[in-house]
Amino acid sequence: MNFSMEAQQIISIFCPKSSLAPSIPMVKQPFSLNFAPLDSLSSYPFLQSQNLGFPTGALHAVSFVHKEICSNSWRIRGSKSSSTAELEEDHEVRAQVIVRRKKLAVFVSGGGSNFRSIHEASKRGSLHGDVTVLVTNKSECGGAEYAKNNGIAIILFPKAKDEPKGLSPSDLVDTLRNFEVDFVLLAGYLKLIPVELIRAYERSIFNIHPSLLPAFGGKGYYGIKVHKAVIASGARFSGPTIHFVDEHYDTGRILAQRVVPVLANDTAEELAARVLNEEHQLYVDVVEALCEDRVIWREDGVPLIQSRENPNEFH
Ligand SMILES: Nc1nc2c(c(=O)[nH]1)N[C@@H](CN(C=O)c1ccc(C(=O)N[C@@H](CCC(=O)O)C(=O)O)cc1)CN2
Ligand SMILES: NCC(=O)N[C@@H]1O[C@H](COP(=O)([O-])[O-])[C@@H](O)[C@H]1O
Repeated sequence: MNFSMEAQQIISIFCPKSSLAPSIPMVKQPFSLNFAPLDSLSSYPFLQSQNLGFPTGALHAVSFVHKEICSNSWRIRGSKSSSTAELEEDHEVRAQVIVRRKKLAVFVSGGGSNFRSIHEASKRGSLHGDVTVLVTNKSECGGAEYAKNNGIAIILFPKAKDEPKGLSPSDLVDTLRNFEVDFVLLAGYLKLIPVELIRAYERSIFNIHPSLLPAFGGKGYYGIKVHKAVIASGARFSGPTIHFVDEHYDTGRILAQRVVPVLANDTAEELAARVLNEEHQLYVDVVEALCEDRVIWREDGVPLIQSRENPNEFH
């Protein structure tokens, strides 16, 4: 059977006597994934994008037994395959799979606590990405102050009377491309993202909104205004939503939500604080998934996040 180079490399690690085995460095720490056999392979875009080159038959009996993102390798326990592949019973196959570290741009207009949470997750190593640039429409905002104190580049957008040094939409796109930005994260940014950026970063721009969209979203719904509207409505629950950004305010595909209670005597400020606490955790969880290529699309167009602990689970 004609194996691709990658397949040969994989086999060599666990079938060293195989005639196919060129020598490649053993990965330091094994990974494995508790996966159902084969079908999971096609449902794990990560592997698809790696195009390991295994003939499908060779993986029919193969199930992933474990994987951790930090060491970039897989251990795949092979059992009798339905093809003539060289995988023998109970042999394990470990593959070196590289997840490129992602570059992030964060857009803020205010204090930037979500921006800080994401940057702190990157610094402590739980996030497989780096915040390479901050974009703001307020050069003196808290988020810009934090960026200055942490050596993060700052871009002003858009050009306005109060920010004459602001970029045009096309210059913004060019600048983000020059920074090699992979994902754009809005976190309390209060201006409409232009269509030029949306077209340039398809399915790569995200926003966090402090209500359970589609409720309490759209033009005029930002900051404390959102929480005042939730309380006035009598809603018993609220919480943050992270969604893909399209041309309109808050109408993009929902990716993640969390729920908090609205208490009978809540002030808008108390509810805002409860929601913000959840935002900080939710945005870090979602950006970790983005940086690990764990976002997939259901057949009906709904985006899902694959669990890091159990890749057979989606939420
Ligand atoms: N193209 C998109 N741009 C932005 C989105 C989006 O979903 N698509 N999300 C917003 C963030 N946001 C809610 O999450 C939001 C921000 C601001 C407003 C709003 O009404 N703004 C006022 C101006 C406020 C100001 O300048 O102080 C307005 O446009 O009149 C609504 C929702 C970020 N951009
Ligand atoms: N509609 C947009 C909107 O209201 N965004 C909200 O602005 C706050 C920014 O806080 P932060 O600057 O401390 O991250 C957050 O609560 C975020 O959900």
